[in-house]
Amino acid sequence: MLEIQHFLKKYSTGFQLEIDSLLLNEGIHLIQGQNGAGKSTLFKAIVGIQTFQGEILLDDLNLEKKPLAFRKKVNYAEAEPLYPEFLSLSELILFVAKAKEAPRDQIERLKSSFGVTEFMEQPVATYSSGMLKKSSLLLAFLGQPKLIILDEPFTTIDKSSLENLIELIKLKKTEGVNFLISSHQTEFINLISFDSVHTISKGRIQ
Ligand SMILES: Nc1ncnc2c1ncn2[C@@H]1O[C@H](COP(=O)(O)OP(=O)(O)OP(=O)(O)O)[C@@H](O)[C@H]1O
Repeated sequence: MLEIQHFLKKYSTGFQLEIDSLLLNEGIHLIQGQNGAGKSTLFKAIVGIQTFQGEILLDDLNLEKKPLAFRKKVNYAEAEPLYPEFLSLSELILFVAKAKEAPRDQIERLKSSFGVTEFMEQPVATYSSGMLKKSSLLLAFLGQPKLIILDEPFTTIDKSSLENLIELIKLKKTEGVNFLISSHQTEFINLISFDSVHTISKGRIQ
């Protein structure tokens, strides 16, 4: 499903992440690592918002050669999402849904699944951290992604949202969607059956 070859990302700070070869088959994959290990760096490279050396392929789709087609198939919810504060979630949904060609009925189902209808017309500036997190998670499910990357998805959201999120991940897996998930929340990790677990440490992944 996802193949990474000869990957190298170096920051001016001296940090570097190097992956000779990594192949992730279909399924749900957990990426672990301490603060600053390089999880977000890897995720940002995979979604095409971070430069790197090497090759990343989603099935036969090469990120460097077909960036637009690749990005349509890969969705991402950042650990700490940031959006223009004057926009509402409703407006963000319209924007992302258009870019990702999300079907109308999917949008309605996701709104109810994440329980955002009460606040989605308000500007982002008024959102609590949980409202912001739910917004970014909802946006990550829009369209027909082959891979959804969720960076720390279990933080700040309430119990019922968390249960809904886990059910949605499991449902999407049955529909052929793959996941890369990072989390420091070990109590929630146990609620998902991961197909593989990888740890980033000292600039390498195992
Ligand atoms: N834009 C950047 N410029 C320079 N250094 C960066 C940049 N982004 C991240 N880093 C550095 O890269 C390293 C890896 O950071 P990254 O955010 O990928 O870690 P992480 O595993 O996601 O951490 P956390 O669990 O704290 O979210 C850190 O040393 C960080 O300081």
